[in-house]
Amino acid sequence: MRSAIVLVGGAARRAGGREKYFFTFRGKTFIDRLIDTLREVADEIVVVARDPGQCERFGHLGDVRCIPDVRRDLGPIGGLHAGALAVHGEYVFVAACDMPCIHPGVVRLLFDAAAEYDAAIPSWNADMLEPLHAVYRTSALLGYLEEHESLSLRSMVRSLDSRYVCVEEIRTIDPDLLTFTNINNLEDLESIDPSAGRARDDVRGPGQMGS
Ligand SMILES: Nc1nc2c(ncn2[C@@H]2O[C@H](COP(=O)(O)OP(=O)(O)OP(=O)(O)O)[C@@H](O)[C@H]2O)c(=O)[nH]1
Repeated sequence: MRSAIVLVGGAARRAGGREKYFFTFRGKTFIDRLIDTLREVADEIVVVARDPGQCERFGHLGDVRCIPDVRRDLGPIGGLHAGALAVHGEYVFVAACDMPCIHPGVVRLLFDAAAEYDAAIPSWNADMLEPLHAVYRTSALLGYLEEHESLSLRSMVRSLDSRYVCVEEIRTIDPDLLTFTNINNLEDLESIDPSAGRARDDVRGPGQMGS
């Protein structure tokens, strides 16, 4: 069984605290795009929010469960921990909620690459990895996260038996590597969707829950 988790619990400081997962691209919210893509490649999808109040924002996702962090305020790795505790799959794909163009073929490639390893992590070079667009063996994630008090994504990735998947291999499926498109602020949003400039004033202002 293959699982997927989407992390939504960040503060989105660079986007002024806006709910990035409700930004839209090509007529669909980021979260809806992500869920539709993940449905093609995973048997189970879990959204991981920072707290139960934030989970209420995702009631429209039907059979997709939303769960809150167990260890709070740790950043993405806290979301990974709660997600790994919740999913049933032997392997789990992890996505950040600000990646609206994730390619199902790339996710499949990562699941296949992870077999016999603890993780399959895209790598641009030796120092630049994509740990929030990666597949992990659920038991390896939990083993690490339960054993370590002080948690760092980078240290975890380095300590796992990870298969690094070079972006050149990923280009065979996604030539422009759009799968890694990552929207941190409104300028990034406008760069993928020029109409976002007009929508800017409609997006929720600072003080809303971030992503
Ligand atoms: N569940 C959960 N998800 C988180 C947490 N912190 C960050 N995330 C998510 O992890 C992904 C990467 O987050 P970051 O890039 O560190 O932070 P961000 O909130 O997106 O943006 P900035 O505040 O501008 O850095 C995003 O999908 C976040 O929503 C957390 O404490 N819990």
